[in-house]
Amino acid sequence: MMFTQKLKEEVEPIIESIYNDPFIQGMVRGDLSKEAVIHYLKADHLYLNEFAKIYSLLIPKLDDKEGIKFLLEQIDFVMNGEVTAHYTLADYAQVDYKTIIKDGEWYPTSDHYIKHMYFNAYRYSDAAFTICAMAPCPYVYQQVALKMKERHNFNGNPFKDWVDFYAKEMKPLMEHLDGWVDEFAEQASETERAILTKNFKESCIHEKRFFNMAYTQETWESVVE
Ligand SMILES: Cc1ncc(C[n+]2csc(CCO)c2C)c(N)n1
Repeated sequence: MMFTQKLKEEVEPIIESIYNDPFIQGMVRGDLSKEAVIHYLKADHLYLNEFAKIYSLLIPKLDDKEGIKFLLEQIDFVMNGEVTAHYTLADYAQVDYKTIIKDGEWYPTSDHYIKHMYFNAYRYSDAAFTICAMAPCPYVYQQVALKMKERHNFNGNPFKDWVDFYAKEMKPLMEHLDGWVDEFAEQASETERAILTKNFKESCIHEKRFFNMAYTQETWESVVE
C-alpha cells in the first residue's frame, strides 16, 4: 500500500469526528451561528495568506519545472480561487466580506496550526515534511464535504456552494501532493517516515480544532476565562 494511502486510512476516525462536530453539523442543518462563520472567516483569511507564502517557501526545495509550476498555480488558487468559498460564508452571515476580513485576527488555535507548517518548512530541507503538514488542508475539506454530500441533500441549504466547492476542486491537488510524499517516503528512513506520519496526523487534529475554535469563538482571553 502507498504511504499516503495508509496515512489516509489512519486519520479516517479524526475526519469522521470533524464531520460530527458542531460546526459541520450546523452547516448540514443550515443553522450554524453567524458569529461562528464570521470568526472562521476572520481567522481563515489570514491563514490562507500564510498558506500561500508557505507554498513559496517550497519552491527552492524542488527541482522539477512541473512541480514549481504547480506550486505557483496553488498560490494563485489559495489567494484567489478559495475566496469563492469564503464569499458563500460571508453571504450566509449577511456581512460584507471585505468588512469581515479587515480586522482579521490570529486566535490561539489558528496561530498554532500555521506555525506547525512554518516550523517544518524551515526545519527540514526536503519539501515532503512540509507537504505532509499541508496536505490535510485539502484532504480534510474534501473528505468532510463528500461525507456531507453523501449523507444529506443540500438543495436549498445556504452552504451548498461551499460543500460543492470542496467536494469537487481538491482531487488534482491531492494527487500531486500524494505523489511527492510517496516518492520521498519510498527512500526515507523509519525516523523520517515517523515524522511525516506525525505531521499529517497533527494537521488533521489542527483542522478539527480550527472548526471548534470558530464554533466557540475562541480568543486569547477566552482560553483563561
Ligand atoms: C483551516 C483551513 N484548512 C483548510 C482549508 C482549505 N484549504 C486551505 S488551502 C487549500 C488548498 C491548498 O492548495 C485548501 C483546500 C481552509 N480554507 N482553512
